Amino acid sequence: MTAMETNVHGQLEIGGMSTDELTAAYGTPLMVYDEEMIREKARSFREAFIESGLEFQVAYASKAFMCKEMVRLAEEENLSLDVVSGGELYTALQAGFPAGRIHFHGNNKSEEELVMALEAEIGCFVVDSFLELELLHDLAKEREQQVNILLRVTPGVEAHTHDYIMTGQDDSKFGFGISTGQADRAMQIALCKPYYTVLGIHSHIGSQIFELDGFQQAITVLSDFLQGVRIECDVVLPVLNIGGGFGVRYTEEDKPLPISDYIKAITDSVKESFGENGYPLPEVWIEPGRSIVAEAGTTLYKVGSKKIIPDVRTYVSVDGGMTDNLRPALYGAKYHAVLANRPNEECTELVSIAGKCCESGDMLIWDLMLPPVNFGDTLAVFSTGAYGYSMANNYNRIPRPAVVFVKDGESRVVIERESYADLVRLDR
Ligand SMILES: Cc1ncc(COP(=O)(O)O)c(C=O)c1O
Ligand SMILES: N[C@@H](CCCC[NH3+])C(=O)O
Repeated sequence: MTAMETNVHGQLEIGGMSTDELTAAYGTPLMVYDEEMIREKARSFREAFIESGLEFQVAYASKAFMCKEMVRLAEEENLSLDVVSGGELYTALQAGFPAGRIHFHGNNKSEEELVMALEAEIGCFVVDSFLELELLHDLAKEREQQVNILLRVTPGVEAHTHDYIMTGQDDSKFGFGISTGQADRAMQIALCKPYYTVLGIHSHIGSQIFELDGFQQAITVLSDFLQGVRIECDVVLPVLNIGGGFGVRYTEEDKPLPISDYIKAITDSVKESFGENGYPLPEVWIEPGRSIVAEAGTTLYKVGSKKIIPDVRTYVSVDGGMTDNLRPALYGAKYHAVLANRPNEECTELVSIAGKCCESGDMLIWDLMLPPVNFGDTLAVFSTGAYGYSMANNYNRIPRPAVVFVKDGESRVVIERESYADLVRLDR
């Protein structure tokens, strides 16, 4: 499923608005979100947990896409929020998100960021290193402030995904390794610190995962780890956070499971593993990012130049590229696209979609079948809602696109298009 459908006039539309109307109103490149689809995804996670009967929190991983309006939506949908930097925390607070539902991640949080989060009285710090374990406690003690923490551990599970987005293996910059004994040592230290309330542990095995076995294996390892802590330290910890990583559909090759299947597998594994250990069932927290916003997002571009190299390739250039979607250049990520203004025409031309940066690697899609493409056509690239705008950049001083939410035929700007004046704002 994509966020886009063809209406009775044969036009493509998102959230009840035709893409022609959207580009006429806001220009291109334009990031368009189907707001209702984001809300449905959020609800699916919560409903699946309710079904399981376990206590839970679903924290939206704001790194996937964040702006104040997205934070407000997360709040309305009863999500918690995972932030990984002072900037994400600031945005959440500016949007009025309840601090008690904010979880702060990061492998190198600065003292300034920790103080900011302490002042805001956020719900939980996910402590990632021995340095942070000491630093955060020193700061909490100075302020005589009790803080909730989770320890981020690496369970030694390798998720089947791109190397750069795999995080649960032993050789990772994140967290305390279980097999190396670091997690055990960190736990011993944390439990002795009076200003810490240790809620439990966190693990995130990677992103864009389609198989269930990685989650299941991780849960077994985490459950055994907590059981070990119980035996050694005589303490039962109430929270198990197993991160995000649920896969989405970018192209036909991707076959993600329904959200309910992921959550059922996770909650069943928790019941089984903890049950076997006779451990009280923990509250389960998750942190989906991509699976909440990716498929709801579509990027609309204007087609510009076309270069035909006979018997080699046809390059079709659009008015954006790696500045608004770095994923193809960074990970070789694949996307699907159609011509939004002529969606029903037969696809007879094999083309490759290039961005406008001064960089040969600035390609959005290799080898895509489209109807004969002309200057001025609109290209719609699907499933760009996660890690697109959030990794956007100003290479070649290209301004970032506008972002709109569309729902029930109405659209509203949630992030203004960046202007040239914005680009020089910080220059001296
Ligand atoms: C700690 C942590 N939690 C949650 C996420 C969100 O992952 P995803 O967007 O794949 O759901 C990430 C990113 O991979 C992460 O590093
Ligand atoms: N940015 C990555 C995912 C990293 C997730 C954060 N740990 C992507 O686009 O797929």
